[in-house]
Amino acid sequence: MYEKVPKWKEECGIYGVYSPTEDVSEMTYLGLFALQHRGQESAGIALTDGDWIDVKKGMGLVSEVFREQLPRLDNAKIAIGHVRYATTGFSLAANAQPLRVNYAGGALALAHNGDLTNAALIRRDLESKGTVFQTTIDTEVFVHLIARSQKPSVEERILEAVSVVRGAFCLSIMTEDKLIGVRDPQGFRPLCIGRTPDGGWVLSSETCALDVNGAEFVRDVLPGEMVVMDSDGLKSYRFSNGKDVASCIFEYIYFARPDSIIDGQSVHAARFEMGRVLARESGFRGDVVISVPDSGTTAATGFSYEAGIPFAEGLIKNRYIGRTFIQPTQKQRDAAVKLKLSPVRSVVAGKSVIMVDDSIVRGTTSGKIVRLLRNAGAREIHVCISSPPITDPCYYGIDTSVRKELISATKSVDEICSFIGADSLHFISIDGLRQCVSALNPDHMCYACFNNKYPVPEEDAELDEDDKIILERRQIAQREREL
Ligand SMILES: O=P(O)(O)OC[C@H]1O[C@H](OP(=O)(O)OP(=O)(O)O)[C@H](O)[C@@H]1O
Ligand SMILES: NC(=O)CC[C@H](N)C(=O)O
Ligand code: SF4
Ligand SMILES: [Mg+2]
Repeated sequence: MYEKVPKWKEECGIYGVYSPTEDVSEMTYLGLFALQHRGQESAGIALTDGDWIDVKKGMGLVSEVFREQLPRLDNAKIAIGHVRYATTGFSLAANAQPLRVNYAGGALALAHNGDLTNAALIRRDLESKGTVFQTTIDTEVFVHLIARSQKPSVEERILEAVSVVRGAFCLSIMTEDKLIGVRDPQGFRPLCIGRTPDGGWVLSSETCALDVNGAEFVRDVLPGEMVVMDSDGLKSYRFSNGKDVASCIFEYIYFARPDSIIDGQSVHAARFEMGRVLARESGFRGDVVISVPDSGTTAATGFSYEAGIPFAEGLIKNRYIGRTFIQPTQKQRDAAVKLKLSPVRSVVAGKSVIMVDDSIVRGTTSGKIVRLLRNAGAREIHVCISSPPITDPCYYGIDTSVRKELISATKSVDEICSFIGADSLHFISIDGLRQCVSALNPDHMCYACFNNKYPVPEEDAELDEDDKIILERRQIAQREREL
């Protein structure tokens, strides 16, 4: 049925531009560049001149996929784009987005960030009625549900489709004359609206990708809202009452760029606060605070500020190493952390070092870095982590490992501390984390990977044994291919 990809991943980025007078293809390309941190496996752009939707997509980074040229149409007025990290369906060219279809109502293209919790069940149902799927991504159920709907307008067709699917979905959809944004009722993933210099519209996963096109932030798409942008301006449709909001706290801890503002909360400010809370909760004192760059850096500066201990660059990241670094042999895998990060001996030698990172998933990164620091002469190493222990998988667009591979699911904090070889280890508490998003209602956040309280049940877990066996075989095959 579906292959779930068993790795800790980022998620996808989506973008869209409606502007009859600007270069929508280039603007989408630049927007995707600014969202590259959200997905580096494949990229794609779809655009229309009002008659025809063209798509160009492929495996790799935005710069690689569009190395030769951007998709071009004379008088193009709408474009959407996607950068992918596979969560359901392998990382293959066939699964790259946006998806484009022609159906009774016309043509549309669709790009998705998130992961559905009932896509396999919907797919099984649609397949039993004769629907033929072209990909193995959960996203494809949207296009079939929209195409099969008997409603007269595309807006109503989309609203009917979103009443059937559950889980995490931010969508950027284009028809020949409309740009449409949709955010699920929980608002798991971010999505915002901007205005271009010529008065056109932008949809973007994060605000950091508005600036690159000189677009001004207008507002976030609300959880349970669909926005439609066309020659009549912007129309809004609500399909939930706003009571089930559960935005992902991990966007603030790790996934989003620190210069983004999501739902009114600055990611940088949240991360800085996490560092301050860590300093108070851990009570750790030492000679120097260092970070695991880049994602641990903002929290480390917050720790340093609160504790009054200087921050220094104790680890340098090789800026030429992509996140998609391929690790085909054991030797290269072992070298990976050393290639990516190297210690600055003069900063750590003989010192009691406080090392701040955002998360421990399997424990491999922290263990290797602690060894690097010891070899560089660090006297003591105290590890502070700005997320609570990850004990449970995510079903909403981040594929944390299967539970047994999460080190915090099977080991206590003390056991993890000795596993990674640190002198002490502290994880931020969930209560502490809640204090760090002061612009938000902390009760309207998802913390399920730390506390097992899932805002939306994983209905696909109800698949029968045969389907699960197929799923598991595909997981194993995928893992073997990765080794
Ligand atoms: O416990 P582990 O399984 O090793 O995973 C945890 C690490 O993974 C992430 O970093 P990653 O190396 O993926 O990349 P980044 O921080 O450079 O984005 C995260 O920031 C942690 O450092
Ligand atoms: N990371 C994501 O948001 C992925 C979107 C979609 N589930 C896919 O696998 O393509
Ligand atoms: S389970 Fe964790 S990563 Fe997934 S949406 Fe909830 S907080 Fe975010
Ligand atoms: Mg990291």
